[in-house]
Amino acid sequence: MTLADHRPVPTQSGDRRRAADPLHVVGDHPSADLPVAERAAADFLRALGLDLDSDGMADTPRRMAAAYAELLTPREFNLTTFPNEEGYDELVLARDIPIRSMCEHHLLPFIGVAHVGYLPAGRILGLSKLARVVELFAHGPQVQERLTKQIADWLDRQLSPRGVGVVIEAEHLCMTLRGVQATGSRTLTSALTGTLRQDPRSRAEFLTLTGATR
Ligand SMILES: Nc1nc2c(ncn2[C@@H]2O[C@H](COP(=O)(O)OP(=O)(O)OP(=O)(O)O)[C@@H](O)[C@H]2O)c(=O)[nH]1
Ligand SMILES: [Zn+2]
Repeated sequence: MTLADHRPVPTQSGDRRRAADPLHVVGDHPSADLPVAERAAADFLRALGLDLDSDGMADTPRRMAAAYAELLTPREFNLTTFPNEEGYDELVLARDIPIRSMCEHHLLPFIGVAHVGYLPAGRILGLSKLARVVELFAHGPQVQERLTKQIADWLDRQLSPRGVGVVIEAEHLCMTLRGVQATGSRTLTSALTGTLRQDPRSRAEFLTLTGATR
């Protein structure tokens, strides 16, 4: 199995029992073959004409293999949800969650922020889990559109809320550091479900609070 095969494996659609289990661990357990990755990294760097004999670079293939394995491996977490005992029915929104992912076309990072919110129904989610689900799906080869939608779909399945909204604003290094070198350009994507998608006022409120409409 290659690193690229390791995708986050969120819980299945409609699995209500798991959503209620605070100890349920989300994420899979990829087994990157680091020695093979290290040898491949050495071959790759030499093929690019780099000299690996200097003190500074002798260990670079090992570091490179470890760094990519880290960036492409989702970190597991406990999915903690609570009954919505107070019947809270307004927006829950976590703004400016840092996002670090890898563009699947160049394997260069894209970096930015995610705003993730939902309109609760029967259950609410432990607040830190909004940032953890962003990290879960971000750690792997991605495109920003898919990442945005995966986060929204996952929350929709886990919580069955009245609506979910995700906005991601990110700089793609493949577009700013190299290639077209569009320095300063940031890409904005959004995924809305339920009331946040269908009701114009809820949608406008969410997009205003995230700053996506500025
Ligand atoms: N839609 C989408 N495209 C992305 C994302 N990340 C990178 N890309 C684009 O993927 C495309 C790959 O295009 P190619 O023409 O195969 O690659 P390339 O020759 O390196 O292209 P340039 O980047 O234009 O030099 C580029 O246009 C990238 O900007 C993403 O998250 N979403
Ligand atoms: Zn890219």
